[in-house]
Amino acid sequence: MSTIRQAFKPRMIFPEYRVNLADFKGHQSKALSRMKELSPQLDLILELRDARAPVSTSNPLLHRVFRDKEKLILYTKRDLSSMTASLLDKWHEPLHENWRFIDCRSSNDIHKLLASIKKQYDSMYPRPPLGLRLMVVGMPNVGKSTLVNSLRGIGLNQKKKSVARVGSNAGITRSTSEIIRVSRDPEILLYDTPGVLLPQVKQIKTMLSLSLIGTVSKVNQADPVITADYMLYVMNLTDSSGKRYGKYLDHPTNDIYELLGAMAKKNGNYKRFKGESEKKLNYLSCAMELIQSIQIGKFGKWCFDIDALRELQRGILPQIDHAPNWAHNSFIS
Ligand SMILES: Nc1nc2c(ncn2[C@@H]2O[C@H](COP(=O)(O)OP(=O)(O)OP(=O)(O)O)[C@@H](O)[C@H]2O)c(=O)[nH]1
Repeated sequence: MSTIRQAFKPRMIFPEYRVNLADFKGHQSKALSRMKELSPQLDLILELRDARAPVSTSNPLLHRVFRDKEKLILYTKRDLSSMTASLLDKWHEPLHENWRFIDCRSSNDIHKLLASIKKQYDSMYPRPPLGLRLMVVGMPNVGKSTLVNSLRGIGLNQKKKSVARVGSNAGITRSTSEIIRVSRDPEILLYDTPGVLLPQVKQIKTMLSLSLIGTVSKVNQADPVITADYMLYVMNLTDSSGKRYGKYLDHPTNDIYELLGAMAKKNGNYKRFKGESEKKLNYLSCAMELIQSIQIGKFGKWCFDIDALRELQRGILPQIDHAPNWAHNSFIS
């Protein structure tokens, strides 16, 4: 007897799980004060955002500190993102903001970026007498230190020497760097800074997008099964055929345990839990594996800000999900 599967409908509403909505630390507040202090010396701000979560990684705190400064928004990790240039244009054109996609590890992208910074220097009158001074800012783990090392490597032709520490976890850079030279002719100097998050976000989905891209520190990350469930929600809204689950399931599902269970069976991932006589499917370990695989691009390219993406497709400018005003004021005095 053949079974007829009902037409699949992806969830349009994500469950209201309990998720920690803050991950703001003392060194981030200190970094904001230092940015404000150095701001009068700066000619250009390179604001990095992750192209897989372009709205969630927009930080109004940085916008406030550098309100009057010339800014270039760099959407990093373009190699892992499904975001399109036309959608980003829809967002930034009305705001008169300059932006570009970048893979911070690509020498081609860095050459082009350096060329455009040099062009900007050439167009300045009078030219800054002590050279062009930049600051690289953004949320944790978006690629700031990688960009600084690449700019210096290419600008000074010093391929091997790194000046900024890079790592796959959030919060590697803890303090604003000393000034770093990235080009001699013209003289271009920059500061690398620690990643700064918002004191608090309002929506669970924003925090889960930030967790998926590795911006939230480990201690404050949501439960991996909840994060994986958000991934499933995004996957189904992106492509409701279920083809994006790869080899694990041959049909779409809204049940995260069905997908994680299929992964556990395929990978032989069972565990004997305390007090149990038999081994059971290890959902937690599969959730962590799914998240890691997504982060390194094994399941293709993504945009996790799915609501903002759909709004932009309908021509609505995305709203940045940030903390109430009192929080801003208390962090930037
Ligand atoms: N695929 C890809 N990976 C990148 C890119 N840029 C940086 N990375 C990786 O992202 C991770 C974080 O990079 P970092 O340069 O340490 O990020 P950061 O913004 O300085 O991080 P914090 O110190 O936490 O503020 C590292 O594993 C980098 O190799 C990119 O454009 N594409």
